[in-house]
Amino acid sequence: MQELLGLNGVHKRFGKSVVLHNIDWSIARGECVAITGSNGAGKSTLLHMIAGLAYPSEGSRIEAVSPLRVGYVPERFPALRFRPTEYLGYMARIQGMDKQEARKRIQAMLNLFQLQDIMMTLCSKGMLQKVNIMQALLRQPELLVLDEPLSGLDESSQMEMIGILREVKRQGTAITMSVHEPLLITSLADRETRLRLGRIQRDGMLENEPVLARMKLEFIGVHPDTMTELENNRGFLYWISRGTPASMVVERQATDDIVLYILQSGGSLIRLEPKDGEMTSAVDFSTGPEIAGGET
Ligand SMILES: Nc1ncnc2c1ncn2[C@@H]1O[C@H](COP(=O)(O)OP(=O)(O)OP(=O)(O)O)[C@@H](O)[C@H]1O
Repeated sequence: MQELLGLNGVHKRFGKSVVLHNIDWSIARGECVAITGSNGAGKSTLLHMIAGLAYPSEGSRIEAVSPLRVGYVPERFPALRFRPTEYLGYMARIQGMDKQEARKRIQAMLNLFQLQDIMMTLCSKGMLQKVNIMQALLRQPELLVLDEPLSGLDESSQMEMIGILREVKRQGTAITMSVHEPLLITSLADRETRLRLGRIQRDGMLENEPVLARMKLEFIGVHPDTMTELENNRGFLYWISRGTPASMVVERQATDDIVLYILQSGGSLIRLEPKDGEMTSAVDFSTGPEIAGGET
């Protein structure tokens, strides 16, 4: 695999305190590396080095692909007084993106993230985290760096976020993230770098292919309120369509519960099949209709 970025002999000091010690680390194109370790182990500091947001006190950061496009997703993201399309439009403009290209990209991401374009001050934590990840994906980075992407999210938002990150990875973006949740590691990561007191304690490939068994359900005759209730099932991942027929992707182990709920609510199932990660036009970043209105 082609290497994207490497850290060689990196130390980071804050005053007299050494927070990272002699870090040798790299990431390849399309790879996903989970950075684990207890609180204060140095994960966020390492992510800042990887993203190029802070400089090593000693050692070097080498981009094997230059210039490397890196997207950074901070742990906390403010609820600003903008709609997501407005905010993302401004971010695109600041980053010098072409207006038409930005509109297409933002619309394609809204489709993938299934995000309503309402004021961010009214958004839930899960919705805000979607905007946070979208701002990092605007310029189609080769490397996405996320600081605890599931932190503070409820279980169904976590599952939805895992589904989105798997899709981002499947489209070829390398990902590295600090993480505490075992499910995120097993469903997404190829490798784990474990930090302890600022040193790499372990860095190795994970034994199994990251797996999140999913099913695609198509159904009709369900009231919109029931559709919203379906999202609260812990196995719900994301909508492909809320129209007629409605189509959703769920975790395989939750399929029976969700199908039962649909039938008991007066709906009819018209198709059930494994969802093996194939691309649909709704999640193709390169295409997508124009945003109606939406100043960019
Ligand atoms: N700007 C800074 N100035 C001084 N010390 C810092 C600074 N940033 C981080 N540290 C210290 O570096 C150490 C590692 O912090 P870091 O945030 O990287 O750990 P972490 O593994 O991400 O922790 P957590 O899981 O709690 O987020 C901590 O002891 C922290 O207090």
